[in-house]
Amino acid sequence: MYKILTLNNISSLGLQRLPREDYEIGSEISQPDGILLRSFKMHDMVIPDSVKAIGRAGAGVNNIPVDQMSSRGVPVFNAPGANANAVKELVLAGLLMASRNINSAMKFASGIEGDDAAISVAVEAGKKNFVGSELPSKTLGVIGLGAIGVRVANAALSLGMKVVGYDPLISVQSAWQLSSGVEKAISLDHLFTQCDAVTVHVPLIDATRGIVSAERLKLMPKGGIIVNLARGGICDDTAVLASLNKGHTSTYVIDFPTAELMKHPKVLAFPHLGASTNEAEENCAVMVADSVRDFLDDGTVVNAVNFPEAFMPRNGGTRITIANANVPNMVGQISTLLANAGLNIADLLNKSRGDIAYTIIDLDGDISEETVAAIRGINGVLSMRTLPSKA
Ligand SMILES: NC(=O)c1ccc[n+]([C@@H]2O[C@H](COP(=O)([O-])OP(=O)(O)OC[C@H]3O[C@@H](n4cnc5c(N)ncnc54)[C@H](O)[C@@H]3O)[C@@H](O)[C@H]2O)c1
Ligand SMILES: O=C(O)[C@H](O)COP(=O)(O)O
Repeated sequence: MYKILTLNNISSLGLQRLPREDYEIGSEISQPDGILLRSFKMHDMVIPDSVKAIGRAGAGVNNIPVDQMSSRGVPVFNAPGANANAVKELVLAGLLMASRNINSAMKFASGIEGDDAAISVAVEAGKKNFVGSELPSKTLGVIGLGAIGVRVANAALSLGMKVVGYDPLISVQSAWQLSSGVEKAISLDHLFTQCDAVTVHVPLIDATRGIVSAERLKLMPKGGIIVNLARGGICDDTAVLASLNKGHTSTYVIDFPTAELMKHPKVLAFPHLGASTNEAEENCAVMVADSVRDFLDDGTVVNAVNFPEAFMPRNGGTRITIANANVPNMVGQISTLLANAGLNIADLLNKSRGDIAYTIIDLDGDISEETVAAIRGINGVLSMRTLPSKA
C-alpha cells in the first residue's frame, strides 16, 4: 500500500487513477510515499524521508525544492502542456480586455444609476471614453515558446496579429508546432522594439527574473500592453508601474497580483486563474497521477523535470531502481555487487540527465537486505528502491 499526501485540492479524476486497494490518499497523511500538489509552497516544508516522488498537477515547479529532491534521488513530475489551452484562452481574454478597455467600461456601466432611459443616455454619452483598438495589424511578442507560448502565438496569428517570438531554448516539439508565420526575434530587445503587446511564457528561474525591465519597456511603442500569466517576478513590477504612470505602457495584465498592483487602475489583475478550468484541472491531475503511479509501481519515469525518461517493460522478477550521481562506473559497481550475491540480471536500463543517472534492473531472483544495503552504500547512490515481482 502506497501513501499519497495531497497539499492542494487535486481533481478527483486524477485521484481515481490511484486504485484504493493500493493507494491511501489524504491531506493529513504522515510518512507519505508520494506528494501531489498544485501551487502549495514546499520550500519551507520539511519533506519526510519516506517521500519517493512528487507530482505537480500543473506546469511551474518553482514552488518545489527541485534541487533538494534531486540530491535525495527523488523525481519531481509535472504535467507539461496539460493546462496550456486554459492559459492561452486567458491570455487572449486579457489582450482583448486591455485593447477594448473592457474592465473600465464595465465598471462605468455598472456604476450608472437611473431608469432605462437615463441609463441609455449615460451609456451613449459615456462610451466615447472607452474607444479601443483591434488586434489585426498589431504586433504581439511572445517570450517563451513552450506549450503555452506556441498556442498563444498560433492563436494570435489566426486573429490577424503579426507575431514575433523569442525562445533560444525552443524544443524540437515546440518548433514543429509553431506556425511558420511567427517571426523570430534575434534578441529580447529586438522583440520589444517591434511589439504593441508582449506576453511572457517562461518559467521563473534566475535567467528570466526581471526580463521585462525598465529599459525594455522603453523600447516598446507608446501604449503597449504587457501580459504576465507566467509568474510574478518575470516582469519588474516597479518598472511596469512606472511605465503605466508615465502613460507609456497602457495596461498590465497579471495573474499574480500584489497589493500595489491591485490598486492601480491600469492593471488587470486575475487571481492566478490561468489553469483554473475544469478541463485543465482534470488533465493535469490525470497526467501527474499516472506519472507518480507508474513510478511507484514500476520505477518508470515520464514527465519528470529532474530525471531522465526511463521505461522498461517488467519481466516478472524483482525490480530494483537506483538514482545516482552521473559519474563513471556506477553501473559497474552495482552489477558487481549483484554478481557477488549470485543474482543474474534479466534486463537493465540506464539513462542519464545532467547530474543524475537512473538505472532500472530486473533480477532473476530475490535480492537480500544485505545486498540492498551494499548498493545503497556505494558512493554517489542517491536513492534505491526494491519493487516486488509482478505476476
Ligand atoms: N497562470 C497560470 O495559471 C499558469 C499556468 C501554467 C503555466 N504557468 C507558467 O507558465 C510557464 C510556462 O508554461 P509552459 O507550460 O509553456 O512551459 P514550457 O516548459 O512548455 O515552456 C517554457 C518555455 O520557456 C522557454 N524558456 C526558458 N528559459 C527561457 C529564456 N530565458 N528566454 C526565453 N525562453 C525561455 C523554454 O525553452 C520553453 O520553451 C510555467 O513555467 C509557469 O510558471 C502559469
Ligand atoms: O504553473 C502552473 O501550472 C500554474 O501556475 C497553475 O497553478 P495552479 O495549479 O495552482 O492553478
